[in-house]
Amino acid sequence: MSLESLVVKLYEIEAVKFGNFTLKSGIQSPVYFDLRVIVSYPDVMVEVSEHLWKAVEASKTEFASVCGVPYTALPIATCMSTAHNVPMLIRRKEMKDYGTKKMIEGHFKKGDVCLIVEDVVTSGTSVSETVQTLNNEGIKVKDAVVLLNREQGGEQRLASEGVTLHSVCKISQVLDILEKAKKLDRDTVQRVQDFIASNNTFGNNIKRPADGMGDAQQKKVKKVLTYPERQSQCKHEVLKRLYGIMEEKKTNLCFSGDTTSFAELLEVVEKVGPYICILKTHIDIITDFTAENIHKLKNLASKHNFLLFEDRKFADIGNTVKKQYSEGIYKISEWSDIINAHIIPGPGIIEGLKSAAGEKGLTGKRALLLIAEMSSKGNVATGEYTKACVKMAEENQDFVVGYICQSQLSKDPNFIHMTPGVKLVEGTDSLGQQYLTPKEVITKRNSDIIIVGRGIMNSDDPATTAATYQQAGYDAYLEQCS
Ligand SMILES: O=c1ccn([C@@H]2O[C@H](COP(=O)(O)O)[C@@H](O)[C@H]2O)c(=O)[nH]1
Repeated sequence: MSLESLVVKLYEIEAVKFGNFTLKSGIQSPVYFDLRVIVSYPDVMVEVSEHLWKAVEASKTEFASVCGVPYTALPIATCMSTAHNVPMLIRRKEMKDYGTKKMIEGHFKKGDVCLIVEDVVTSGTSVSETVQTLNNEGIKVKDAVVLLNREQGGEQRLASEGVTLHSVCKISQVLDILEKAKKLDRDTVQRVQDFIASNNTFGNNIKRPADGMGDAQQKKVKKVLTYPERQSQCKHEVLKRLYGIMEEKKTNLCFSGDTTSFAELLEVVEKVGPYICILKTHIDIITDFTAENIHKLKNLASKHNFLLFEDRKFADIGNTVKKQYSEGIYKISEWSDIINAHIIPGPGIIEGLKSAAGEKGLTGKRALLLIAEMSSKGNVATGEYTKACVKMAEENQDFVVGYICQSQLSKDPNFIHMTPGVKLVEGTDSLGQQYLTPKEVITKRNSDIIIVGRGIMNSDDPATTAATYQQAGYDAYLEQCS
């Protein structure tokens, strides 16, 4: 079957649909690929598998096994494996909690090269996660093959991670084929083209340090500044202190102590204090707040040498946030070294917070992070919004010292990147929180600080678990520097 016939067939069986769809990321899309349906059409399944096989065969890629990204690509990989007598590996999405605890099923040797098979690539995240799991077992991945490439940055992201993506068909070809076959009108084609052009996921359209570079150059920018180098190059006093702590304690771990009990917070912080560089609080969820408890918290911060970061996420006009920061019950400016804010109200919010610190004689002793990106599914802090955030940060360097974000936005040591949504195993919670691993956050996304909440808070042994996160985060940093 020709590619044209296959695309028309996929349209007819509604594996390719046009309309209004909400993607996994929460974004509204005028096009949707649902390749799950092909299990009901064995002839299409065989055609799809053969097209994928030909795409890699043409590229002369060498591999010892194939592995489908769970779940849709599993049967496709199985067809490729059986038709061409190439061994298959299965990646588990969740670790078994009994028996072998294996993440990869099938026989392999360390150093084996595996080809990843995927049905659709948008941002490349699912392929990347599979690569990570295989790499953890010592299996190498150099290539991935996809049936439909949505041309939204997945190919670039994977290239930045050293994986070449081979595509049977790109979305531009799908549109072309279906328009020629009179299945789509011009308006629909245009709508989809506009959507694709304005929804590139690689770097959220932000010009990131490694964008536009060849592989060799990207390898070069991988070498990052050490904490002492960053400390000597940055200007803000709070940032200098933070890099100093990170170097001295060998940690890039921020613990998010999200409990409603101050007593419990103090108890757990006493245990995890040695392993963290920052304690993040949500003071407004505490039911037994007292100034005395704040005093105890500050003593713990001095004893264990970490900074305090109240995750207040200010979001109002300058005049209001000034009061929220310094007045009321919590008097945040008096005890929290770092705060954060949304940029929704415009630069007035930064001015308001800065002037509140100034009025308490705390200029230079308090610092602000801007929330440039979020970890939760469907959030809208992306693209132009994130860009505006970076601009505001650059214009307010005397107070803004970095970002809450999901990956590096600037190579300037005057800005630190802190990433929430971190656990030892990737996944989601039931309310849309999305988790990445410390290694992914530090080595792949080039962030600086991992923020871990429930991963530590809900563990039976918070101290040991915090030590595990500290090690994972710090090892990832060392890997970056080497
Ligand atoms: O985008 C964001 C911004 C902030 N957070 C906060 O971080 C912690 C994460 O807690 P986990 O238990 O590790 O999920 C929490 O305090 C959030 O309010 C975030 O998750 N994502």
